Amino acid sequence: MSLVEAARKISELDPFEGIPIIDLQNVSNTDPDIRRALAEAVRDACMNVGFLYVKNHGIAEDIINAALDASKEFFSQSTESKMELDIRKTPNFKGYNALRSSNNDPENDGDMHEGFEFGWEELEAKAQDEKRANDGVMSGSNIWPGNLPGFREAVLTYYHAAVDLGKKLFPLFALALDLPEDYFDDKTKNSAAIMRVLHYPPQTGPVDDRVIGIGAHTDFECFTILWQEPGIQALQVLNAQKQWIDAPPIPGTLVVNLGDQFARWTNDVFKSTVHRAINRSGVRRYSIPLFFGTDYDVKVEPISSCVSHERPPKYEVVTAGEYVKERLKAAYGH
Ligand SMILES: O=C(O)CCC(=O)C(=O)O
Ligand SMILES: [Fe+2]
Repeated sequence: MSLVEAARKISELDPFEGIPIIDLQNVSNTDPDIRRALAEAVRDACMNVGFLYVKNHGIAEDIINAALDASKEFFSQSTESKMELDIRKTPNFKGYNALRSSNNDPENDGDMHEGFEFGWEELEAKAQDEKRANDGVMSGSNIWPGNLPGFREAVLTYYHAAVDLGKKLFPLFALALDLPEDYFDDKTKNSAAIMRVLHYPPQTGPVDDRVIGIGAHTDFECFTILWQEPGIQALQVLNAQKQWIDAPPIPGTLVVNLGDQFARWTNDVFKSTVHRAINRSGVRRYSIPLFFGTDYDVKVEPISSCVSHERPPKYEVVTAGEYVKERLKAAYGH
């Protein structure tokens, strides 16, 4: 069955029931049968749900814990110190965003989380990073707190581990789309990934629906790799029946959800699913999303197997950088 036919069948059936867990134990195994089986599981999840959990993802617990500790320390600083790194002062959305300074759902009135945002950088800082040479409209260096020794290294170490995981996922997505495994290789040479560390203060008692942790939205890039704090339910996913389904943290897993760049690459064969988060737990919640897209200078064009006479291209062609920049501008209101 062609991808287009499969996508039509799925939209007829509306079968979104739960979020599957995919085991990545064999993600680097080159046996074609194993790869095909993995790709089929990924394809089902991408076409039905747009969300999956991955287990045996290979990111070491101590790397996660070090990034979490560093992020807790960062957020525990005074607002004044954090505002020295105000995201609005940087050219391309790098640095600190305060509570309610982003608004992901245009119907809402500010997200009830604070975050710190950065992009690719070598651990050994270089004056000239060749991966960043073609960022165009998205060019702009990271900024770092000067007073927190270890913060940069801890969060960047996690960043690199998550990018390495993402590099193993792109070939599976390609296989899932009936493409050669290396299809995205020349489109992801420069690791155009943005990471955020997030802090959601608890929201208990009556909550204004227009001021929740992060309002209903879809992500902008190809996919997101999300670590969420164990034991705290906050993330919810909108199913085809427009019901909010909990996506609880499952120990030892990460969430992988598709974003709008993949919807554009695949002419909506892959689903970019609406989600939101609200922290009603009574305690602080932390999460770490990494958003992995194609290189900023790459044109996001529909893959031919996802286009047919009955399914003409739905989106205009833009570069990944232009697209991400517009979306970031909308979320941060500048
Ligand atoms: O914190 C979460 O669980 C979700 C974060 C999210 O959806 C985002 O940053 O795009
Ligand atoms: Fe998101």
